[in-house]
Amino acid sequence: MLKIALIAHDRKKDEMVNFVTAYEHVFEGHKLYGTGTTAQRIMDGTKLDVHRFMSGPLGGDQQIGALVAENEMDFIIFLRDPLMAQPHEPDIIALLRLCDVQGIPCATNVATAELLVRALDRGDFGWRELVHKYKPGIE
Ligand SMILES: O=C(CO)COP(=O)(O)O
Repeated sequence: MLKIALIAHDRKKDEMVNFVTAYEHVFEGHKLYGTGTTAQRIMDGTKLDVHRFMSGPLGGDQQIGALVAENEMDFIIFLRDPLMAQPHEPDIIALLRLCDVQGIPCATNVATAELLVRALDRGDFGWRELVHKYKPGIE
């Protein structure tokens, strides 16, 4: 069971809910986290349970970033809106930077997300189980 973060900007939320619905059978085997509004939308639209952090502009990206910094988060789907400025742009950049620091798979569009979720379903994320096995973690 991996830890997966799901984040979507407002104009990408419908796409996120549709995507998670399509792959609900894959996501249900994992522990899900999300920024406040995205997590709520996914819970309203599916049977999945998603741990809700703060909304993105209020610090949710940073809360998820903290788990990435600890090498606790295994996979991130972050459907950013590339055509609209966000008040918390520095938080968004910081989260993506931390994914690169730790080498965490992070999909920022649904085409990449689909490839990675299919890889997850095939068992290609087994190396993350090893990371957790050899690293004392937090719950
Ligand atoms: O702003 C976000 C990510 O940067 C998403 O936050 P919400 O899911 O609360 O809308």
